[in-house]
Amino acid sequence: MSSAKKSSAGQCPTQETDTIFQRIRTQVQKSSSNTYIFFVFGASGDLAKKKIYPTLWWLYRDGLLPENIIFIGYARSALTVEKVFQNCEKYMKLQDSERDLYKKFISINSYVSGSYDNPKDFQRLHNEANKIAKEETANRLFYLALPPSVYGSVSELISSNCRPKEPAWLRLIVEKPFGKDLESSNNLSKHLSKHYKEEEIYRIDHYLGKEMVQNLVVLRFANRIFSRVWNRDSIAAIIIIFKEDIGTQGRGGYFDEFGIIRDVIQNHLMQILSIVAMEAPRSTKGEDIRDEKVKVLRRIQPIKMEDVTLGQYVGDKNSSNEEHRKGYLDDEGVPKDSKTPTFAQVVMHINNERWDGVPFILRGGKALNEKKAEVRIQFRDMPGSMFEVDGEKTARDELVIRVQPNEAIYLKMNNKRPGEMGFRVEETELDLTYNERYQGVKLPDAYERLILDVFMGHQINFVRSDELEEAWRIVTPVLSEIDDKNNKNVNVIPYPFGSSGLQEAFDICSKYDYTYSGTYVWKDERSNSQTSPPKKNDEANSLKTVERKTLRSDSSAAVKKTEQSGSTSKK
Ligand SMILES: NC(=O)C1=CN([C@@H]2O[C@H](COP(=O)(O)OP(=O)(O)OC[C@H]3O[C@@H](n4cnc5c(N)ncnc54)[C@H](OP(=O)(O)O)[C@@H]3O)[C@@H](O)[C@H]2O)C=CC1
Ligand SMILES: O=C1O[C@H](COP(=O)(O)O)[C@@H](O)[C@H](O)[C@H]1O
Repeated sequence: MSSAKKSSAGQCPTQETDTIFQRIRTQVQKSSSNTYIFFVFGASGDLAKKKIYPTLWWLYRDGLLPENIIFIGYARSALTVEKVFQNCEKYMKLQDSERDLYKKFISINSYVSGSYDNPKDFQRLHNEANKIAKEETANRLFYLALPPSVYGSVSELISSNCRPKEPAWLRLIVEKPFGKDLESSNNLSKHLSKHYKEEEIYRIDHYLGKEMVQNLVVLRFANRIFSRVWNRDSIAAIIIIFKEDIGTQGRGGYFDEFGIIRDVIQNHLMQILSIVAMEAPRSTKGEDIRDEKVKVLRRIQPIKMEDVTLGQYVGDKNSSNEEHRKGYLDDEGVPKDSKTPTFAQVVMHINNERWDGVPFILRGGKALNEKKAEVRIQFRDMPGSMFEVDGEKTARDELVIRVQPNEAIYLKMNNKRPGEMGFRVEETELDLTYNERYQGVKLPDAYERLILDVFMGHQINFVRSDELEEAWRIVTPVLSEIDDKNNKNVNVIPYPFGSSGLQEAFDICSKYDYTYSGTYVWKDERSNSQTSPPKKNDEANSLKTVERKTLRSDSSAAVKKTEQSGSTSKK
């Protein structure tokens, strides 16, 4: 059977995926006979060691990079290549059989130490790069894995001192945060546009490299079943959630200046929102998609303080987990009186024909009970329904796009209780869990995809300056209120490390017509009943959990019984 046939049956698309990567490989490798130089600025730092170097290694190992490539790390610290790789080793996921190739990879790396503001250091770097590459026309990619405070000087000095000779190109990859508010972001954009053409700038938001985020465009615009209901007539509310089960882990110094809204909501979650809410682009071309994303952002009003819930995690003294016993204020670098939010929920309103009246609730938090990112599209109640469950309305349908972990799309829906007489309704799901449906398919890491995009000159998954400006316009007014330490309107509520969120945030969801009954539990969460929102009254919570468990064991017993009698086949 040909690989295409296998894949269309949905059984084994692995070979086809390999072909796609083969195509990428050929495209990247053929795109120029030149040498490529990949510069990692901030090579001594956290992002470089955890993400950038490991990604470069995986791409190199898998043969996805051009053959003539060299890597140059740059930072102020007096390091060597050996030391850089010692720092990264634990993140490389190295197999014994890869050792020889890994040595080869290390051998094409160099390290240059220098300042971020002295032109002489950049001239020296330029000369060194020409020397190592043995040519002046190598294409150059610069990854700025640096604190934003030095973006200005570094980007300017690269442009004026490190450009290759034509016809070679230069591409600059800039990490978020792109500014701190509308003004500083606009200043950074102006600064960059003075020194670079827009097509040379790649503002990275790694959420745009995630499989399920990329899938949103296909899910929305290749399925008539969704396109007809994707609007205010059918949808009651949309929630976009980011949860992490770790605290700031020593990055508190950076985090305290930014807070969770700048860290994940203004960028990752708003990028997801813009794809979920945009109109159909003219084509799948990058500029068409980015045009539509900006258009929908333009229709969002700035967030109001009354639509914001903020929290900061505190240590859970009773936890057996040592990390959980420490609060945000215990992190090194965090001022002891900091009010920086580590949890936030904001509600956004899109003022257009499609979305008027539909709340978009964006929620992000650190030090919660689990790591998870997902989009929940909750449909309105079934009008004129003849069904009820225990005297109450049947549950609403909800489409869930699970971004991570364990990528899945599932549609929560009502179903006749299998095996029973009559029309008793039970909540269940249509389930597309990737690791079951697409067994053996490798989903590349977000950074792998995005770095490949840069090599290929594809800007589709990078943030354009007008998108950025709109995103900052929407969040800047509440950020300035939050930053104002004397503002009495700002209430940052403490929550224990490991909790599922803030009750106050869930209350706002109910106010905005997002209903959560707690009667449905997704299969990944069945063993972990903590994922439901906290109840005000713990007793009520445990009662509900018991009820839910009983309900489910009832139904599985019913299925079992009928299975035994041979009348129902197992799903
Ligand atoms: N770490 C992460 O998981 C993520 C980080 N990012 C973003 O990536 C960028 C880099 O992050 P990360 O690696 O964590 O940052 P680091 O704090 O580790 O900084 C990177 C390097 O920059 C230099 N540096 C640090 N502080 C300063 C300073 N005040 N002035 C000048 N140079 C400094 C240091 O190198 P030296 O002293 O040797 O010059 C350091 O090794 C940031 O913009 C961050 O927001 C984005 C997503 C995730
Ligand atoms: O950009 C950021 O993202 C990470 C979470 O990334 P993920 O891919 O693991 O979901 C977050 O920890 C960090 O604070 C933030 O800056």
